[in-house]
Order: sequence, then C-alpha cells, then structure tokens
Amino acid sequence: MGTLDDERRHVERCRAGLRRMLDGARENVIVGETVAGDRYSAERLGRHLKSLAKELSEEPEGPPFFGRLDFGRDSAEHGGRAYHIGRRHITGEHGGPPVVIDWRAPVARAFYRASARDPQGVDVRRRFGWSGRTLTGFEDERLGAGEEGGSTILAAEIERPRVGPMRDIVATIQPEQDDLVRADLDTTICVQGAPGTGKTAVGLHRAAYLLYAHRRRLERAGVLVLGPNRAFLGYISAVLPALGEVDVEQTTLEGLLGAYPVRAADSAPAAAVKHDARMAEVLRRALYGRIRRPAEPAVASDGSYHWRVGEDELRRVVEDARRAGLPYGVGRERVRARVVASMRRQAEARGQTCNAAWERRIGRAVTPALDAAWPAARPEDVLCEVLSAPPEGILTDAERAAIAWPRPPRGVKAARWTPADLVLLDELACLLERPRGYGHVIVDEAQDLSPMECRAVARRSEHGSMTVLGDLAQGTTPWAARSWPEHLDLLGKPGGRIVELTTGFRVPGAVVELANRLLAALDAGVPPTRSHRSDGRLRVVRVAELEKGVVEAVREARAFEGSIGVIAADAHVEAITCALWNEGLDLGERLSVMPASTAKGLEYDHVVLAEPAAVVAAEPRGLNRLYVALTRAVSRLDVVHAQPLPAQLSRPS
Ligand SMILES: Nc1ncnc2c1ncn2[C@@H]1O[C@H](COP(=O)(O)OP(=O)(O)OP(=O)(O)O)[C@@H](O)[C@H]1O
Repeated sequence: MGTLDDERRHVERCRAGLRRMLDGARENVIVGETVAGDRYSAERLGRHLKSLAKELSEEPEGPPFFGRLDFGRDSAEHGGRAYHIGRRHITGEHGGPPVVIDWRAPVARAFYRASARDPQGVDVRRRFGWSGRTLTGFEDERLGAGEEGGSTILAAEIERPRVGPMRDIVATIQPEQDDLVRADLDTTICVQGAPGTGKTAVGLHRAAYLLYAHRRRLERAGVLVLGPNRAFLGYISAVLPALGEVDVEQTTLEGLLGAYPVRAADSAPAAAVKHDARMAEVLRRALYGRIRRPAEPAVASDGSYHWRVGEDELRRVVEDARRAGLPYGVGRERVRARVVASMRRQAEARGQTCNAAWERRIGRAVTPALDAAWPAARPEDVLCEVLSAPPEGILTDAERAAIAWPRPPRGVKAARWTPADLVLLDELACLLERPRGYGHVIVDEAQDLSPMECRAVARRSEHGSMTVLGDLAQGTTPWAARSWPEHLDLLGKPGGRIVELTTGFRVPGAVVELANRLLAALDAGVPPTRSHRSDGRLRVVRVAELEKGVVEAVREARAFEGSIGVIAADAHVEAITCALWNEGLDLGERLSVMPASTAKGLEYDHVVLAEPAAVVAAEPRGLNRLYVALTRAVSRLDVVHAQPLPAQLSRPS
C-alpha cells in the first residue's frame, strides 16, 4: 500500500520522469525543426513540440499526482495493480509502465466513480494532500471493505478560500459531474444547474476530456468555448492551459461575430425585434430578393469572338442555382461557372482550345450579366437596406417602426452598428457563405442567448456536438430561455440530453438559503440549490449611508484571506469605487468592484453586495440579476443596504 515515505519516493520518480520527458521534448524541438517535409508542417510540428516543452518545463512545480487507485486481486483487468492519477501522463523509466496516469484515461474513471456500493474492482482509493511542492499526507477509503467518505482533503479543496482565476477541479470531480465530463463526443448535453454547481467547471473539463479521447478528430475540427463577457473569460482562461490544452478557442459571442465595431445601442423595443427569430426570414428574403429574372443575354468576348448565353438558358441556370439552396455567394459563383461552361462548349464546338486563362477571362467578362441577375452582396449592404426601410410581410408595422433607422446613414461606412446588428450581420454573412464549424462547442450562460444568437451558435456546430450550460433562474436578458427543450431546438440540437445539477460547491448554506427565497418570485421552474458547504457567513447590515457602509464592510473583509468582490448596481459603481479609493482601499488583484451586470459566472471569497433594491430596480429582470449577485460568494456575504431590502428577500412565512 505504501507509506508516506514510499509515496515521497514516488514523487521523486515522477519528477525524474518529467525531466526525461522535458529533455526528450527539447531534443525533438531541435530535430523536429529539421525533419518536417514542408514549411507548414515544420511550423506546426515546431509549435506543438515547443508548447509541449514549455508545458513540461513548467510542470515540476505542481503536484505530479493527486490520487491513487489500488485494485483488488480479483479485478479482471487490473488485478493487484496500483495507479497514481495526475493531471498528465508521466512515462516510466526505460519504457516501463507509466508512473502517473492521465486523469482522463479509462482506468482513472474509477477514481471518480467507484463507491463502497460499487467499488468497480477498487480496493483502496487514496487522496493526497499537498502544500506547494511538498506531499504532506494522504487519506484512504477502503472501498473494497465498504468504507467511503469523510475525506478532509476533499472538503478542504472545496472550501479553500478563492484567490485569482478559476482553477481546475480534476482532483475532486464528483460522480455526477464526471458523468457529464466523460459523455460521448456525439452527444449534446445541456446542464441546468443552480449557481456554483460546477457547470463551468464541467464544461471546461469536458473540453479537456474530449480533446484527450478524440484528439485527432477535434484537433482538426476545433473546440470552441463561448462565455458571457470578457471578465468571465479572464476568470476561466487559465483552466484549460493548466490541463495541458492550449488550442481551445475561448471567446464571447461578440468576439466571435465581431467583424464590425459596435458604435451604438438599440432601444429595448428595437433590440427585442432584432433578436426575434423572424428576423432570419426577413434577412433571407432581403438577400435572395436581390436575384432578378435575367432580361438580357450574357455576352463575353475573348478578344477574337463574342460568345453568348441567351436569356432563356440564363434564366434556367439562375433558377437551378436558386433551387439548389446554396449559400448566396456560392450560388452566384455557380451561375458564373455554368455560363462560362456553356460558352466554352460553344468555343470548343468551333474547334477552339480553351485553357484556364481563357476561362478566367470569360469569367470576368460575364460579371455585368451576373451583376444584373445575381448581384454581389455584402452583409452590411443588405442590413443597411433593411434598417433604412424595413420590408413588409413578416414584421408588424410597429415592429418595423421599432427597428427603422430614424435617419439612414449617408453610406454603409457611416452606419453605426449595435450589438444586435452584429448578430444580424452574422446571419447575413452566413447566408452568403457557410461559416467555419467546430467539432464541439461549449456555451456557458446559454440561458441568456436570444433566438438569433442561438442561430449564430448553431451555425458553428452544424456537424458537431455541444455542451450547453446554464440556469433558467439566472436569465437576465429580455429574451432569456424559459425552457431548455425549446432553447435546444433554437440551438439546432433538439435531441440534446438535459441533466440537472443541484449540489452547490461555491455558495455556503446560509447564503444559498437567502438566495433560494427569490426562486418562487423568479418562476423559472428550477429546484432550490442544496449547498455542499455548511461553513460560511451571511450578514445583512442596514446603514445610513451606502458608500460608508460598503467601505466599512471592505475594511473588515480584509482581515480574511481570499478575494473580495463588491457587487453593486451599475449606476452605483463609480461612487463606490471613489469612496474606496478615498479611504486608501485600492482596487487590485484582491479587491474588485463589479457592476452587477458583469458579475455573472464570477466568484469571490468575500462578497459585499451593495443595495440589493437598486440592483432589482435597474432592469426589467432585476430580480434575476439579484439572484446572480447573491450567489457569487464562496465564504462570506455582506449585504449592505440603505434602502429597504426587496420584499422577496424576506423570510418566507
Ligand atoms: N467537484 C468540485 N470540486 C471542487 N470544487 C468544485 C467542484 N465543482 C465545482 N467546484 C467549484 O465551485 C465553484 C463554482 O463552480 P462553477 O463556476 O463551475 O459553477 P457554475 O455552476 O458555473 O456557477 P454559476 O451558475 O454561478 O456560473 C468553482 O470555484 C469551482 O471550482
């Protein structure tokens, strides 16, 4: 079984193994640069080897393993063997068995899933405790003997004070989370989970797992992680690199669509119409409505002769291309190709040889005829047209009036696009040409996506699968999802498996109890959260002056370890920041002031929530926003208020 000294010797073996791997990787960088066949492969291989070498050179600092499985003698596959489980595979000496198994390997699954009721061949599960580089101890669960639970190492990891960005949870993934992490690549899963149940963690670990299990397929197709805002991305962006996965694209929807700068905002009624699914048909008609029945023949000269495709034939070519349901830009090029082919047949019938240069020349020469029948289009041209004079037929008069520009811009370049316009421009761009798809897309805070945004995400995942993460109770946009089956439909994955997570790993019990009081008023139809944590502290303090009260709470919070987040209605942020600053409490790595509108997905060890009533009053779904703000605290929550608390927060009678 091994004593602590034996395990420490194993740590040395692991470090030696890592050094060997590092030397090998460095050598390969040098060799790799000279062996690859062409520049592109050399660059790719070089990049891969360099990042592997870099990753390995950073590795010796971290614990090489966090767990160990000892299988019983009667286990069919692993009888009597022991495996150390860590963040990465570490090879043994002289090609011997590995000294550490990657947490994603099939055998490691039992570390997360075995229980006293179902030991899965495991005799003993061992969890290790570390202090920096030093192995400090371990705890055993003799599953084979029916013994399980009560791990203080596990509890300490879950309850540790939070500082800095999000960390991976590989050492403590829970069975119901593991089930989602290891779900098959072809399965789309939708995780409905209360705040802090580990949805984001599950999504990121699923990305790492899928890349391990389906490396070839996904390296080619790509994995995309979509988060709600930049603050959130900054918070989560270290998790996948820490797990050795650096090639995952992590961005916001705006980042994904951002071909145009945002320079304006919509009124609420205009945004509601622009985000409505019917806009897809409005735009489709506006684009394809540009195609005209050809009224003249296509004529082109090759310098010696004029070639001609008559109106009837041209009409047939245009009609065929239109019926083929191709993207608009592809359809236009198909018409061009067909016209050129017809002219080529005529030329060849006359004994002329037509090479590629001839075809290019004729292709250019038929452009005027093509422009008349199937004009070139850019997304911004079409949207300018639509917003200058919204077409009849789909939207009501009031809706058309809501989105119409009061004064159309002088030209396309002067157009001042709004965030919703970016979604419409993307819809048009993808009607013109199919976008790049990904093998797997992970969408966090998916409940907030509008129908048009869902379409944009769906287009990136047409041939792949998705992990959809969200919480109906945390929906804060006017179009937030009310039901997951409907939302999955909009995301193009109607058959997605919907799973609920209800055990919270972030928010302490007392805080969860307060937040749960809002659930009835939110009418989201989700069950209340159960907290895994009985520790933590909740204080509700009424003050005469809000800023002073917040300053006082922050001062006290500084006595504890961990990050401090002041969450306030957006309109209060400036005054609170100034008050803190005036008192010498500078914002930095430990202390931040977060507008309630961007706090989603984030967490702080200690939260000071300023004036809940103002958070509620700031927007139509203010109560949902308050629910989000209340559930950001890991250890302590101070609710500081000068106005009365929202009635929904009072204890249910
Ligand atoms: N199995 C686990 N072991 C240790 N920590 C965990 C585990 N699961 C989740 N956590 C921690 O709980 C916190 C909340 O997790 P996460 O942010 O993934 O929750 P979420 O469901 O996305 O929350 P929200 O809905 O508020 O965005 C994080 O600090 C995460 O590391």
